[in-house]
Amino acid sequence: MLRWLTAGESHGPSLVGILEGLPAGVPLTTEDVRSALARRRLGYGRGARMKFEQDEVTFVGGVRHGSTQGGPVAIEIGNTEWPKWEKVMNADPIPAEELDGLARNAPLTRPRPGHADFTGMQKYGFDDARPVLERASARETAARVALGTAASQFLKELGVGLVSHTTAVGTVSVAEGSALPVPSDVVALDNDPLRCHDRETSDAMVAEVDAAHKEGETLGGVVEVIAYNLPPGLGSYVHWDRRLDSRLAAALMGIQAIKGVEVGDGFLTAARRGSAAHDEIVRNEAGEAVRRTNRAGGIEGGMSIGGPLRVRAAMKPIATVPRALQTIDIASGEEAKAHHQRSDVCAVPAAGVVAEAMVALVLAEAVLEKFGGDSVAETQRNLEQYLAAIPESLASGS
Ligand SMILES: Cc1cc2nc3c(=O)[nH]c(=O)nc-3n(C[C@H](O)[C@H](O)[C@H](O)COP(=O)(O)O)c2cc1C
Ligand SMILES: C=C(O[C@@H]1CC(C(=O)O)=C[C@@H](OP(=O)(O)O)[C@H]1O)C(=O)O
Repeated sequence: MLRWLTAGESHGPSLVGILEGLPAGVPLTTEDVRSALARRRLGYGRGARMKFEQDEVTFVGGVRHGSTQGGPVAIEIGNTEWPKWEKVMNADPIPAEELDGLARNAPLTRPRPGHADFTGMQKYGFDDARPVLERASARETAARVALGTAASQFLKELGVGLVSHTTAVGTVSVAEGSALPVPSDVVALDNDPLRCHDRETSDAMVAEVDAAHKEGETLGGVVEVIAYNLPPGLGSYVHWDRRLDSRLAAALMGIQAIKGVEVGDGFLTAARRGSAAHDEIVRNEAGEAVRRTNRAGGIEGGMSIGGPLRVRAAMKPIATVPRALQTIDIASGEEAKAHHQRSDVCAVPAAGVVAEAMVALVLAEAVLEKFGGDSVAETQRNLEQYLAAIPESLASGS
């Protein structure tokens, strides 16, 4: 069983992530996590914080000399701005006179539509949105990316490679049916301003972000995650909560601002006739079963089918809109403009990196469920035996 948890506030001292159940022997270093976090900070349209945030990484447990030990992997990510927030966000009581007049401590009473502010205040009994946004903020996704790095490293040991990319920003999208990026494209994708695989579309996306920025607007978009070389049979059709597609959808919907998930061609497939909707099974030259197309996104009956697994997530535009939206000041009771501090114009490229981490965690969990193993070598052995036991008539190729 693989479990994970995160803790920490956006302007607290640090974020913490714990991953329990990873086998021993997964290669993992501080630098692996650091570079994954650096990828999450990238992207055209991100706000001021991503320019100076350092994401200071410390392993607190579970890893020794660059290899997991079988115990919970605990990773701490220091928040660069902590010294500025030390009084406002301190866990212990701070004398009132030290907080008086601190602009940062002024109650946020004009909740932003689209963020957790308003309902969070109702639900938890706050008259200030500060404690709500501190935890609702997508800053927390840094901890998920750290844990996702450990999951990806485990999957890599089994030959599974992941890649994420941006397929739409606002109204600009990559043409349906475009070539899919592969894991060796990751460096080029990370060097693209929007993490888009198509040069011309990326240029149009940059223009879309510039236009939104100029008009005091924000943008959303769509990201896609692809996993290569998965064995067939992860997940199951036998019960709703064992289905790999339902688990991936929940994990992607659990990312801040994600409002829709597609598996494979998703909504496009709903409009197709049956004969043009499914992936026909044919034999390749080696006599193995292969699929003609990848419309299902590599999942049938809630199980991985062995071909590339493809999932998409749709992100709504950033809620902190510079041309601030109408709200109510809950201190005065009057109509007001929502509070606005620095924020991202577009965080779709970062959402892709977060989505990749969530997919890695779900796939690692599904792999361990099927193959088990207290060491990577044991999981590898179990996987090889399973594949070897599939009869020739059912063997699939790539
Ligand atoms: C990577 C990333 C960065 C984000 N940056 C911001 C931001 O700078 N400002 C903002 O208002 N919302 C930002 N968001 C979105 C909010 O976190 C999100 O709107 C909020 O949590 C409420 O969304 P929900 O209704 O889906 O929970 C970001 C989301 C992600 C995934
Ligand atoms: C800090 C991150 O994203 C933040 C997500 C976020 C939100 O409301 O979700 C609001 C902003 O926070 P701040 O007001 O501190 O600048 C973003 O910068 C991050 O991704 O590491």
